[in-house]
Amino acid sequence: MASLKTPALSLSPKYHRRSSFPATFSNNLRYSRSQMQSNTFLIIAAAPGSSSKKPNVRSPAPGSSSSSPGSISKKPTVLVAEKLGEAGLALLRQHANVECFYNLSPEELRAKIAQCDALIVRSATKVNRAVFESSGGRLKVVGRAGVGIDNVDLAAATEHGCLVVNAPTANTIAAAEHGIALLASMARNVAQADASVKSGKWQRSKYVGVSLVGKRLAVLGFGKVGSEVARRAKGLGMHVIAHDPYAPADRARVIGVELVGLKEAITTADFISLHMPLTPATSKMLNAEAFAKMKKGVRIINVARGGVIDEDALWRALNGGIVAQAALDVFTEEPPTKDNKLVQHDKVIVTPHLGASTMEAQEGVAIEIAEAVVGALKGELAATSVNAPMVPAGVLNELKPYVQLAEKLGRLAVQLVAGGRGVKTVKVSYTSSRAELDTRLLRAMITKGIIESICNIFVNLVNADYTAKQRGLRITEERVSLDGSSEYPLESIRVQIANVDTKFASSKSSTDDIVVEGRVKGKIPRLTKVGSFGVDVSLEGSIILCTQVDQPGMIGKVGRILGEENVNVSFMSVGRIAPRTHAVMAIGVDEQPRKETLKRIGEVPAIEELVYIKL
Ligand SMILES: NC(=O)c1ccc[n+]([C@@H]2O[C@H](COP(=O)([O-])OP(=O)(O)OC[C@H]3O[C@@H](n4cnc5c(N)ncnc54)[C@H](O)[C@@H]3O)[C@@H](O)[C@H]2O)c1
Ligand SMILES: O=C(O)[C@H](O)COP(=O)(O)O
Repeated sequence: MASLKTPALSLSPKYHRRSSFPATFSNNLRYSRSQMQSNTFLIIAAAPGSSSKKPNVRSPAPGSSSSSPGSISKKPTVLVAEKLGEAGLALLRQHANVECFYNLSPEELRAKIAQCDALIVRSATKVNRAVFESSGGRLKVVGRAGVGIDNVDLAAATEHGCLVVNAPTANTIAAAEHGIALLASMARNVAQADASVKSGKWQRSKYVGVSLVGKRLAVLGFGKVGSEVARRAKGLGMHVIAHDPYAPADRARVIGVELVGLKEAITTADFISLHMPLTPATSKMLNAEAFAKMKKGVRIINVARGGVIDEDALWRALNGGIVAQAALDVFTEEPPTKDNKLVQHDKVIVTPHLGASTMEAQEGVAIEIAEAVVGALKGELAATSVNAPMVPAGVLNELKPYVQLAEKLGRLAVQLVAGGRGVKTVKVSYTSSRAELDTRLLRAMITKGIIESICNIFVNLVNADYTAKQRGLRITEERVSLDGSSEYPLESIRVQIANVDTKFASSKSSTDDIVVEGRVKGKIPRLTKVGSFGVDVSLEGSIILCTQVDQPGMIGKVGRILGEENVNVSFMSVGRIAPRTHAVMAIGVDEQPRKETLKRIGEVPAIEELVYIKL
């Protein structure tokens, strides 16, 4: 049995406080332990196979490989709900049971999802709230094999702690090339002329087109696809302008494109090509009012999303002569109905959402999404996450032991609270010599430690902030700046819970807050302070905290009782303000002591209070 006495810690003069650090943390964290990678902070929430719901599904699509009936597999199950390139499927199969079920009805998807750890979709599958609710908490990651995530209910995913990742880069060129293909085909009536010739006609004067060279193209949405379209259009001799409120000016400058306001873009363009995502802000961005401002004879290309155009307004603008032609790859409702008046319009050419559909793009997207999903299932933070913060791998690695410390401190602090007023305000102080410190992971882990200890909610990187907010838990952070430099990102983390009663009076500081503080030593998280008492115990397993009147023989007395009760002690530490006054003894135990054992310790005359904490 180790015996170690440490003096109470005090803030040295070299510490000085900096308020409200960092400014905002609107994102979430997602962590837990998994079978795939134990004893580290991970993305996986529940054990694969933890759902008991029965699936009601169609036969597997070709290429599907499911685990044999009745087999017990520790591999996660990935449901691929839309066609995915073979290279991606092969990668997934190395790590998971892959089930390919294409064209599931919404009911079938909801029935199937409860048995899946991950779901991969393209744009046709609506991953709505009902899907997350039906997953029973098992679904850890939704992979969107493409860019647009408007078919995934991100709020519902976040609330359910489900990570959403996409494949944002692999289909950029394909989409841009399709945009250019539509632009050129529309200008030269390729589709209409083709149909005409195939019907036996030869109408050379009917299909006279317009030239592209020298024409003004407005690219709306100057992101990945928009800038590639701009680059290509410039190669065709077009004068390209772009509107994008969030695009960096230097990106435009490099390509030789002028960034302009929306009004200038739509009032001066001969061609308008759409490349913004569908969001509440861009929904029906091209509406009657916008068409009314356009140059007569303008031509529209849409390879973004149908919903960014008010389709009725476009139809009227085509008939009213404002819009000369439109080329549409995407529709508000997909597939559009047979009698869709835009599809049937002779000034409109259409394709069935083919922007990303090249062999090269589909292989690329499949690999990109498979890597993201496998990484997420392994507990890595995905670089393409759309509802969780992106934390660089280097930062993540460095913070790993502090992440454990943060969770343990949250877990410990909340167990010192006596029922009654409820935990509402938590203050976290990080002592560090680093000017920049990303504490999102740490804050989420403290939230996790607090919330998971008091209710049956799974908290992770994705839903930590949301869950805290829902429960009215306010976490403020401050940085205690340490002079000098250190190879370690953090010196210590302190968690303070205000306005609560406690079951362990010594855990309260002079400000009446419950205070616990810890640091990492040799990669092991340690508790270094309780209330005003300095201790030094490893934050592992379980801890008994006692307040005692400091006097000789206390460690021996308590140690003997635990020994007699067959409870193995891993460490002991005593912190005191001054000799022979009050002291706090922290005892690490391997087994949970019986109630009677704790009662016997409590009856030792010098022991004043005692609490058992499971970490
Ligand atoms: N038809 C297809 O098969 C296909 C293929 C790929 C992408 N897409 C669609 O194209 C969209 C763009 O893809 P990306 O890879 O270029 O995405 P991206 O995120 O790189 O670019 C989108 C751009 O739109 C801008 N934007 C946002 N709101 C805007 C607004 N109100 N006005 C103007 N610009 C605005 C953003 O700032 C961003 O620069 C996707 O969201 C997807 O819906 C379709
Ligand atoms: O957003 C995208 O990536 C494109 O619209 C492609 O969608 P798809 O995967 O359904 O072809």
